[in-house]
Amino acid sequence: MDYFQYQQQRLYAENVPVTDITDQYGTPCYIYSRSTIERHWKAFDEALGEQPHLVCYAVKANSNLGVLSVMAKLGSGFDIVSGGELARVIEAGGDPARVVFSGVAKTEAEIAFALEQGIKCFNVESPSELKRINRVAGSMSVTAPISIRVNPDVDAKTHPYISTGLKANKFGIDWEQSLDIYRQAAGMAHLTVVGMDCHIGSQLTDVAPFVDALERLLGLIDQLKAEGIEIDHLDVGGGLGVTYQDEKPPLPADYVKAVVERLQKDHAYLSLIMEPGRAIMANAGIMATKVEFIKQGSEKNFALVDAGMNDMLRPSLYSAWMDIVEVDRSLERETRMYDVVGPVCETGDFIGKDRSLSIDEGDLLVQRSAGAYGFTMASNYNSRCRPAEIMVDKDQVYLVRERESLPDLWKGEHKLP
Ligand SMILES: Cc1ncc(COP(=O)(O)O)c(C=O)c1O
Ligand SMILES: N[C@@H](CCCC[NH3+])C(=O)O
Repeated sequence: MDYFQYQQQRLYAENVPVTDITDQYGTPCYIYSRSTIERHWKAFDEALGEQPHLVCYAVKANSNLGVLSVMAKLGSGFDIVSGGELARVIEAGGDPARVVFSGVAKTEAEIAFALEQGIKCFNVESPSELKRINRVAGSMSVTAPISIRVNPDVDAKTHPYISTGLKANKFGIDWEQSLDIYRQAAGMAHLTVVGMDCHIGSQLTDVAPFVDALERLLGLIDQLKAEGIEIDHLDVGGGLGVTYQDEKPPLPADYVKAVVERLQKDHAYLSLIMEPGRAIMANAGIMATKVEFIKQGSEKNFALVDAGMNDMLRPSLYSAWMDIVEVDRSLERETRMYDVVGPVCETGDFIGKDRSLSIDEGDLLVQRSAGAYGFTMASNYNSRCRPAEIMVDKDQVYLVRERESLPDLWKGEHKLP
């Protein structure tokens, strides 16, 4: 069921007309559906069933405190990549003992903060990082739980900017070096080896690369076991894709089934961690924007909207296609092809190209599938205030982040005397 649906040709977020929200909070704004977030999270958790497991939501997809508090109430774990994300999780009521810390360049301060908070595990991405964690843990007289993020050299068949599991990518430790690094880790005084980790990329639409990577990791786990190095949990990362246009990714239940079935064969004792981000959040959010002007060029019609690449970067950065729909389809409008472009001074500032839309100046549009990697990648480029974020829960509307104000733009800056 889609919680962003038309009723009498007007778009709703759960039980609330989108226009009620934009009338109150203005545009551009992000609108999230709590019921959708909960349904998507449970799709993973329930499919994992009896297999010992922890769903660690990837905070980078959407780190709003309102969103994180919904996850925390579900009992979610969290995959983080910075001290800032850890601070957000704690502020939102998340349990640090359910946090795994990924990321290729963790600072000493971030490692110390995570150790103080008692996180579940560091996903270590280089030999130098391993030494650094050992040193920081030693200086605090604690032991750090670690997994090695193994780069299994598997082609995730996704956009090159979001593929992470190939030799040529900066992520994880090379497949060939992993065994040796585990041996080193097992010999370090202030580390405990608890798991193995991988994450091969994002927006995957096929289970085959996941299963290929899993197979390689299980082989490595067996080799370690033979040497007396026991792995308790296997973290298979995130990366499950969603439908933006006509992609047909596996459902969470089918993806989970493929992984669990493989584990049940001969590794059922392993506790399983998954780090979904996009699959939970993308289709749990939309971005509403207003058509400021319509401009007819000799080659193209432009819908100039009040949301730009600073608010939603994905189309500009990855040429990502995201659906754009009218909020009120009862209005009588001529239908034409438009490039939907923002106010930012960049030719690459668009949220959609060649879209058939029935609109006039002043009308509202919605960009769908905007709940993941939307607001979290927003910036203040062109000194534009970042948008408001709103969470709808049935017929309740919560402002979960205020629209930035002009003084927010120069907060922390100083004029010269
Ligand atoms: C280590 C790690 N885990 C999880 C994720 C979440 O990925 P996705 O949003 O594709 O599920 C990412 C981002 O790709 C990541 O880098
Ligand atoms: N930001 C990307 C995904 C990156 C995944 C981060 N590891 C996107 O919008 O698709």
